[in-house]
Amino acid sequence: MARPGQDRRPAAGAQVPGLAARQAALRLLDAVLRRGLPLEAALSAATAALAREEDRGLARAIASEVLRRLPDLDAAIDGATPRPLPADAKARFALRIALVQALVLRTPPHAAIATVLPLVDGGPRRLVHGVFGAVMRGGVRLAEPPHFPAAVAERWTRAWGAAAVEAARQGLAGRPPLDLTLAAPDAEAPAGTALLPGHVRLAESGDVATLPGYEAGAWWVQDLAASLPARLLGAGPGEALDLCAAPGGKTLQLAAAGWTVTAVELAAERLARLEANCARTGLSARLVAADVLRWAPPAPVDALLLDAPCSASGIYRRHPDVLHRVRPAAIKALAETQAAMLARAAAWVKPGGRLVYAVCSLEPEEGEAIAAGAAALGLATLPVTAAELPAGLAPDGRGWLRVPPGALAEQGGCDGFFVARFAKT
Ligand SMILES: C[S@@+](CC[C@H](N)C(=O)[O-])C[C@H]1O[C@@H](n2cnc3c(N)ncnc32)[C@H](O)[C@@H]1O
Repeated sequence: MARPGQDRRPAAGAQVPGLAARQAALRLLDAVLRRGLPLEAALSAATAALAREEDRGLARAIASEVLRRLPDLDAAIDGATPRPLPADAKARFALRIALVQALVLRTPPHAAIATVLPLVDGGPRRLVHGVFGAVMRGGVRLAEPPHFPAAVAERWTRAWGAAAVEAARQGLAGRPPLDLTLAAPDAEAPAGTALLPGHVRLAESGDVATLPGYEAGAWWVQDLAASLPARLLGAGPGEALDLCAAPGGKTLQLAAAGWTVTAVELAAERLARLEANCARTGLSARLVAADVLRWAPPAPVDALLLDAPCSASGIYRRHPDVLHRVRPAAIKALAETQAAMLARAAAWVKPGGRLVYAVCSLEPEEGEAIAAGAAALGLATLPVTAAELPAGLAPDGRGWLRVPPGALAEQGGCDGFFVARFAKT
C-alpha cells in the first residue's frame, strides 16, 4: 500500500480500472443516505453508466456492505481523524467505500484506495489517503456482528428490549437463509428445513431459477414471517381481497388456499411482477391497478388481507438501507396512511368475514397502535394461536402476532413483522 504522501496519481485523463463501479457505489450511497431513497429504487439510475453486469453487482455489493456496517466504519474513520468529518462529507463517503472493500470485501488495500481516490479529485485526496492508511496500519477490525445505528438501537431497545436488539445484530452478520413457500404440500422443491407445513428453508440462495421446481412454478421465494399473514387468513372457498398486493407472495398463497382473489396494487410496474408470478405458478387472481385510498370493491368479501405500505424496517437483513432511511416523521406519516387504509378495508368485509392486517415493520406505531384502533371499526380480534405459528414464535397477550427483531435467530432468523387477525362484527 502506498503511504500517505506517496499519492501516485494516474496521468490526467487516464481511467483507473474499476473506478466506474466505485463512482456508482458513491451515487447509490448518496441516494440512500442523503436523499432517503431505497437502495433498490436508486439502482437503475446509479448504475446506468456501467455496461457490465459484474460492475453493477460490485457497485451494489459495496453500497450494501457499507449500509450494513455504517456505524462501525464511521467509528473506524472517527478514530483516525483529529476532528470528526461531517456526516455528509465526500471524504467520509470515499473512506467508507475504501474501507469496506479492504476490511470486508477482501479487496487488496492498494486497490481499495487507488479506486477511491479519484472520487475526491480536486478535493481532500491527501486526507482520505492519510486516514485510510492510519486505519489500515492500526489493524482495525470491524465489529462482528455489526452494530445498528444508535437511533435504531435506541428505538428498538425501547420497544422490544436490549436482548432482542442484541440477537437481531446477528441478522446483519451474514446472508439470511432463503425461504420458499410451496404452492401445494407435495410440490416439487429443493431439500431443506421445514419450519411450517408448505415451507422450505435453504441455507444458501444461489441462482433460484436453477432450483428444482422453479420452472414448474411449484414454489416462490418469501420470508417465513411474510408467509404468516396469508396463512392466518385461512383457506377458501370464497371471495378474498388482497390489498397492496405486489409482488404477490401473499396473493399466490391465497389463490393456492382456494380463495377467489382480487389483488389491488397502486404501482403498475409492481403489478406487472405480480402478473408474471401468477403466470409462472399457474395460480390466478383478478388484478386491479388502483389506489386503496380511492378504490372500493363492488361488494363486501369473505376475507381481506391488508399488507399495508410501511417503513419496512423488519426487512433490514436483506435491505440494510432501511436502517438509515426510516425516521420518526416518516413512521408517523405511514401510520396515518395505515389507519386510513384499515378504516376503508374494514367496511369491505361481510359480517362474520375475516380481515388480517400486516406490516413488515418493527415499529409499534405501525403495528400494535393501528390494531388498537380496529375495535372502533367493527373488527373483533380473532386471536392467533401458538399452534398456527412456527416453534419459537408466540402471540402476545391480545392475540396479535409480533415477530420482534432477532426472532428465530437460532434457526437463521426471519423478517420482523406485525400481524393481527379480526372478525367483522
Ligand atoms: C408491503 S408491500 C406489499 C407486499 C405484497 N403484499 C406481497 O406479499 O408481495 C406494499 C405494497 O403496497 C403498495 N401500495 C402503496 N400504497 C398503495 C395504495 N395507496 N394503494 C394500493 N397499493 C399501494 C406498494 O406499491 C407495495 O407494492
